[in-house]
Amino acid sequence: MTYAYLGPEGTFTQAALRRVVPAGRGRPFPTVPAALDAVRRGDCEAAVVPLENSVKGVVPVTMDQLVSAELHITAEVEVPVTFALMARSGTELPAVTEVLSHPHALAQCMRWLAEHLPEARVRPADSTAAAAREVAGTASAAGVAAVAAPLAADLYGLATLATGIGQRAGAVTRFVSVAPAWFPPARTWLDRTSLMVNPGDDGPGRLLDILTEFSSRDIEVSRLHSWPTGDRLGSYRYFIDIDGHIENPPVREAMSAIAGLGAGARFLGSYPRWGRRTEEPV
Ligand SMILES: O=C(O)C(=O)Cc1ccccc1
Repeated sequence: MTYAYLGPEGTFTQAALRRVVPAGRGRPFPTVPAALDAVRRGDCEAAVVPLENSVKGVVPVTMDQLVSAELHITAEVEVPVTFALMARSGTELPAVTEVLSHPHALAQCMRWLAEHLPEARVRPADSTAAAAREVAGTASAAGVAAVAAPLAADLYGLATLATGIGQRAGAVTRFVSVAPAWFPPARTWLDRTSLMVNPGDDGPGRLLDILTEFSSRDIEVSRLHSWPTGDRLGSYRYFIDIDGHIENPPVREAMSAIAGLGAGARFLGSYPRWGRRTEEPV
């Protein structure tokens, strides 16, 4: 089985892939949509992509893809992330004029950057490792630094200027594996189900009606996230995570009751919950 992932080598996503499927073969792609397209085309059987972070929230490009993708979540993994600033050797911190990284990494390091490099320009890259690779591969990169996982410095032959530059110690990113599977992984008794609903505007209380289908069956809603439909201001879809597997009778009943409400419900997958395993940060 080949897993597409947001590459190149050394991204947090690659670390997530190694944790969720240690023996899985990975194939790097430059962006989340490119990785998911590889799955849609059948070039890869599944893709691992970043979904949300405990400090800065969702990864917008992944949310957009999940809205439109005919793909299902088949696994999740939570990875503690730490960030380092790295540059070509010989570059001193005060000489840094430009900082490259994935927008989610930049967002988590903004405070440190504002304090230590207030004059530096910040430029988004497709991934943290793509930023490190660009800095390493550009002869004129004097004064350019990348924010990436500490291991990326070794991988790309860069010197580490600072470590632990994220806004919060203990930041965790949640990644998901997605595949075209119609049959979810077997239930483990510690599972999660993800779905998307579009309550529309057929009168008040639709979202509450949907949530009541869960609460009345004692099903825990662990996440509710609005995402614009794009039609007009104030029109939203909701991503919902609940505890339990679609094969649990109360979950199945709640899902069919919601479908009966005409709320444009879409099942996004049932998969084992990552649980509270402690892990070394990347
Ligand atoms: O760019 C990466 O390394 C990624 O895997 C995306 C990302 C960026 C910042 C935090 C978590 C994931």
